[in-house]
Amino acid sequence: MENKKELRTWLDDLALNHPLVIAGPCSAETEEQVLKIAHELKDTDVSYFRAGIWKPRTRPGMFEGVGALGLKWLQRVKAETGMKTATEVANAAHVKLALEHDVDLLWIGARSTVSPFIVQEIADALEGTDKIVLVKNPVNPDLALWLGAIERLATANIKNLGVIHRGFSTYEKTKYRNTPEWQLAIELQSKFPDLPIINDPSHITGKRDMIFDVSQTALDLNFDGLMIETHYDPENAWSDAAQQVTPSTLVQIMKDLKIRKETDPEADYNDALNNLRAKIDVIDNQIIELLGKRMVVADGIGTLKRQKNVSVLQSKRWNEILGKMVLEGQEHGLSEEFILKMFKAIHQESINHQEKIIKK
Ligand SMILES: O=C(O)C(=O)C[C@]1(C(=O)O)C=C[C@@H](O)C=C1
Repeated sequence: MENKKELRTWLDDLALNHPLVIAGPCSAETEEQVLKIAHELKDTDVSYFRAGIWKPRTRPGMFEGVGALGLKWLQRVKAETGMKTATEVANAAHVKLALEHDVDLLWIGARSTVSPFIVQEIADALEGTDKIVLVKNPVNPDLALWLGAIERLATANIKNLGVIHRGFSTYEKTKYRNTPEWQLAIELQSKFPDLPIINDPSHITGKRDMIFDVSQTALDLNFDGLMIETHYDPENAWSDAAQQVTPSTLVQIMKDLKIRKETDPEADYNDALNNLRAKIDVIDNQIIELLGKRMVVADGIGTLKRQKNVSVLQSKRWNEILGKMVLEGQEHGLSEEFILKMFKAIHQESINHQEKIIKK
């Protein structure tokens, strides 16, 4: 698949003067709950009312959604509020029911995107639809799998496509429910700059008090919209209670978010920017030059080790370097996370260099 301007048509046609907002409860619980939330969201920035009808749960025995019954409630939402509707589909039967009930936007969840079989089944069931279809990132940070799902849908002649960035599962506990790995979303945007990309801060954070911050980062990174789980009584929601916000909090979040433009035509701004970018170019070249020099030294160590038959990996020395560099980094305003990532990459490159020499 190639990037093309037309990928944005469905979004441009909405002619919004703010980011696209998809909001509503994690799960449709009762007809009253769905309609109460929908009416509270009616005159806000929300264009699409979302509600989970079928809920993929990690463990059995949890609330798994009300099923097809909830689709009737979504129809009432559309009739009574004028908002369009959105839900997750995870198989061909869901697609059939969602289309029969005229759901306007369907998304494929992270646990489905990981399975090309499921994605293909959904693509076949949706073939030729003019509904909007969004693909959440797979639970594992695999850009090819994410794009592969989009390609399957495009091949099934589905034109109104987009992606939802909901973060990635990790073994280690972090402050996020699903770590954002912004780099992946940035890479996706550089490959497909016209493919609409929506951020899902609810699933990234898992906590309502972090939603604003992640939403702002997303807008700073040119995301086109936000999907935010919203419930009038979040604490008592039947699923994902910790990450839902009330409709009034959502309105406040949208008010407080700063919307950035892609660029500014003013000459002074562009002169100053170009000046600073020239400095960055010089420094980037210096970094590469220094890294090259470091690898020449590593090659020397490799030759020495080869002569004495000593192993490449020297964990004690390596841990000393890491510890020192984290401290050094702090003094220069560099985060521990960045220093560890960068030096681990440098270490690996040094090992690769030495491996080439020692294996000769
Ligand atoms: O000090 C060494 O023995 C090296 O090989 C250098 C180096 C490094 O690049 O800093 C590389 C591999 C070792 O695990 C430790 C450190």
